[in-house]
Amino acid sequence: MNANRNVYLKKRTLDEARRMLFEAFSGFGVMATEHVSPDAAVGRVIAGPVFAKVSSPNFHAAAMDGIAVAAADTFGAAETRPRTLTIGTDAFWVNTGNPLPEGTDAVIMIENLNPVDDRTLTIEAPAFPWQYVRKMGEDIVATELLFPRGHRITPYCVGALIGGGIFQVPVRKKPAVTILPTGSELTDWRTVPIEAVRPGQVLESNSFVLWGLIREWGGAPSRREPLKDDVAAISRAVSDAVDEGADIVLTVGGSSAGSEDFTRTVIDAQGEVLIHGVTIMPGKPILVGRVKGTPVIGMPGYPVSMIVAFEQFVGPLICRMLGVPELQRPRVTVETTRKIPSKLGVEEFVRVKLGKVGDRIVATALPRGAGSITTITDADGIIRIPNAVEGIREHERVTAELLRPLSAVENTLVVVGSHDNTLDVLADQLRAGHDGAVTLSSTHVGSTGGLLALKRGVCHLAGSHLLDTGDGSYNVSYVKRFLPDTPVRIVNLVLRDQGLMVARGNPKGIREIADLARGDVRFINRQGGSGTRILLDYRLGQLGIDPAGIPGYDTEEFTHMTVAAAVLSGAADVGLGIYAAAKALHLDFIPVVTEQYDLIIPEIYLDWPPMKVLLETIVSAEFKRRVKALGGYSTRMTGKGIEF
Ligand SMILES: Nc1nc2c(c(=O)[nH]1)N[C@H]1C(S)=C(S)[C@@H](COP(=O)(O)OP(=O)(O)OC[C@H]3O[C@@H](n4cnc5c(N)ncnc54)[C@H](O)[C@@H]3O)O[C@H]1N2
Ligand code: MOO
Repeated sequence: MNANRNVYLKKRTLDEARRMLFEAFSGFGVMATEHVSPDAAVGRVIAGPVFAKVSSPNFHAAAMDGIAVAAADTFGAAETRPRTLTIGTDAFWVNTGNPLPEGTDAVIMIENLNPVDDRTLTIEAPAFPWQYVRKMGEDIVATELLFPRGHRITPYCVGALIGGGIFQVPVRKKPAVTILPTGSELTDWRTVPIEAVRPGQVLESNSFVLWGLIREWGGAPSRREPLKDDVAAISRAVSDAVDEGADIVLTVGGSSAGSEDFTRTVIDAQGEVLIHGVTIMPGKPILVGRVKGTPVIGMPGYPVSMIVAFEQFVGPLICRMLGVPELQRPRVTVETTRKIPSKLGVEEFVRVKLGKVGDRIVATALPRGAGSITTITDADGIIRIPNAVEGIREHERVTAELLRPLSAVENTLVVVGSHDNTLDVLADQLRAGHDGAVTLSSTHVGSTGGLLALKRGVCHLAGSHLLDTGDGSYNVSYVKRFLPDTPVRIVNLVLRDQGLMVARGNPKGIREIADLARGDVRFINRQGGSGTRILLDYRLGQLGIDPAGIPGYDTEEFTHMTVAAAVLSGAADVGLGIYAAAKALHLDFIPVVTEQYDLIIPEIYLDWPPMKVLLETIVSAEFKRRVKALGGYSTRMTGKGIEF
């Protein structure tokens, strides 16, 4: 055991840690004032009350095109008693926005005038005083409060600032946040060609994520080049950043317990560590320290941990320095599609996919690995599971914070079932037309899982390729068995090749399924119940081959890709899977059977506009062209209904 490894200080709850951070640092709205022009002020925070210098309008202005009159001159005019007015004497042409001529106080719209000749006209109704006039100061009165301190300036506000004569806007300085990425493994994507990146090297991305987040929350980011895992170098960078006047210093990575996790050592030597470890997941190893009065925050290196730590601590600290409430996401009540377990004593931020199915918004948890950025880029919302709660039951109603607008969630087609790459093409192609309003959200739980999701009413459609080994048909008998009471339509999406994936060059000379029983090839299987496994067993039965004679038959993987990876690594000689998986890992592929991948759609959704868009999209020439270009697919039956 390396004696230099960190152990966490007493771990704090999120509430405790946030309180400690805010007490230790920011007064509220402490940033100094600077002045910027109104056009550069959007997003900035007003530093002190802003009072209008001028009125707007600063004269009485015509609000319509027509004639300006003294209202008193028009009293008594009626259809039966038209009043004659003379241009230049008691009527004056005006356009919208013109100042009212001296002595007038009303405007009559041009539509209500009856011309008599060039100089005279009649009206058939009186004007009342100040009719169609924007009076001086109607919008803004000089000296009135335009905005109080702490107001975040929007593009709308720019109009009021300029209109009120404020050409130098007092705003709070943006907190300067210095980003120090650390880690000897970090590689610069801007200079190292992607082909040259070696196992163990990691493309440095976190500092760029932070850059965007800091700007979004109102701070001014600056970034240093990645530092090696070297105490002296990290130490120097931290003290330089503090001395250069950063308002907040963020180190990235090296915050947890590894032998090269130095953040704690560095802060300890230069100042004090206030917090190390918070009972949240992701984000647990966050470290809060103080060096010469400046907050130095150790951000966890895992991307999602870093994002959660930022949004719970750093963003809110920036807001406090600026004197504005912290950003909040809209919330919505959702229903979970399945149980979400969670550890007691930890506040979990579970990323979820959302979709409106029937009258409920359903939430499906995404994988939870904090190292996977896609667990948050794929998410529509976040459900928080508090420390004292051990998890969420299936169908429990809970609050989710929205990462996308509710309107987008409501136009999302939720597909659950077996994964196929053409679903990715479909997801993209759906966005190409129809104002980009329809989104496809897919969750991969296998074909049977998809049918069960339909049964539980948590998706709009399922993707399935279940072979009936009795009659060689696909899906029909399973739909009858799993969804006896749900009227559905089965629509083909694609026909796809399943085949034998073998090492490049096919060193074992494998040609067909029968070769699996040769005795000299090691097979890698798929899990029982998967469509591919059912297919294999069916073919073996047809060929009269006993699975017991196939070396490796009992070794199972759960996806096409993990089977392909086993072949690539040499752990197996051959596996059964789809062409796309073989292609992704540059394996050779021997097609052995064409299978049918269908969409199972409950009839109640057939007329729902997004579903109609989907059904139109799959038969479009462009979708079919893209599917064929993937290789290993046929669109001969795409869009056709399967009779049953
Ligand atoms: N024995 C323990 N191990 C770990 C614990 C623990 O409590 N005990 N905590 C785990 C948790 S939770 C997290 S979160 C991670 C975070 O660890 P660090 O903050 O020390 O981060 P690193 O180890 O330096 O990096 C983690 C991971 O992220 C990659 N990374 C780091 N910086 C960047 C960057 N700028 N751009 C892209 N990727 C980055 C780094 O390469 C690693 O893969 O620790 C667990 N371990
Ligand atoms: O913060 Mo770590 O991400 O809990 O995984």
